[in-house]
Amino acid sequence: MPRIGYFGPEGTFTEQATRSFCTDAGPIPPDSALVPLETIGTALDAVRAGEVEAACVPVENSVEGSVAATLDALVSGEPLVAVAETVLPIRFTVLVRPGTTAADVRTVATHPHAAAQVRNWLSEHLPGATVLPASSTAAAAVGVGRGEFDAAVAAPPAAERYPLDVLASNIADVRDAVTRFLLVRRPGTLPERTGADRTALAAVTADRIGALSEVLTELAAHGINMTRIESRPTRNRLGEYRFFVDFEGHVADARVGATLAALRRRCTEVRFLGSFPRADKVPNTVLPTNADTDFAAAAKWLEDVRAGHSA
Ligand SMILES: O=C(O)C(=O)Cc1ccccc1
Repeated sequence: MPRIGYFGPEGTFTEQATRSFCTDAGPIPPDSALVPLETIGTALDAVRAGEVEAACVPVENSVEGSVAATLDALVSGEPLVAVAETVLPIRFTVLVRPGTTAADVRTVATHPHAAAQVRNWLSEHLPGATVLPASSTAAAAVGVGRGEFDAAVAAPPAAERYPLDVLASNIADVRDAVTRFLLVRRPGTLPERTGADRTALAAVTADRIGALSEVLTELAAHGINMTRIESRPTRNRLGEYRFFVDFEGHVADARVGATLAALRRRCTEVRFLGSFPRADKVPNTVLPTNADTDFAAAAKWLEDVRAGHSA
């Protein structure tokens, strides 16, 4: 039975996302043992150490943006690759100990990404409460059970997992917020190309004029649609950044392979973070002259030229 880690404890949004991967056709066998791990860093380190086969972590939210802890942990140890993604609608619930009313709530704990999405609701409905950070929404619920906080903003499954009452449900400042989660493994066999794929990488550019623009130009020149770019400090020195870039296509696509090779030449560091099917299954755009057959024909022509058969 495969062991699959996730950013826990039990009852997090990430557990919900992990369970959505557990289907017969999905990337996790339904009989897998799901292992809650305390932080995003420990979840990814457990994959590196081989304690779990894979782990699920949140990567970006439609309201609050990237999950910095995930980006940093992906590049700060032995290489890992994402093999699947899922996008989950986020609905928040306020949990309290039985008998607590809104007037009793002095402290509300939650994950900072959740806090950022319910700030207005909290100031309107629990105006006197101080918002405290917790390592996850479910950890906040655990803290409420222990009497450390009066309320937790958590995922609906936490209301079933912990013996707490629901003070309010479906709260959010922005309707229809979603979070994207990645399933991450040690490098090995890559997921097969589906034609509706995403590739992720992290690159540190050289410190010279136009270095980032060269990265973007390589993508554009190969007809590749970028779906996200994010920067994080490398932590080596002030002003040095690592760019996290997601784009359409699979590393098995000739245009993606050529782009990666070009970035490897141009950047001081490139880490491949995976090619996997897009959650929305939207087929990748292949512009004229950028299909595998175009690359194969050009390579054949070059081979002929080099062999002295040029026409
Ligand atoms: O804390 C959780 O439950 C998580 O899985 C992280 C998170 C927090 C807020 C929105 C989406 C995911």
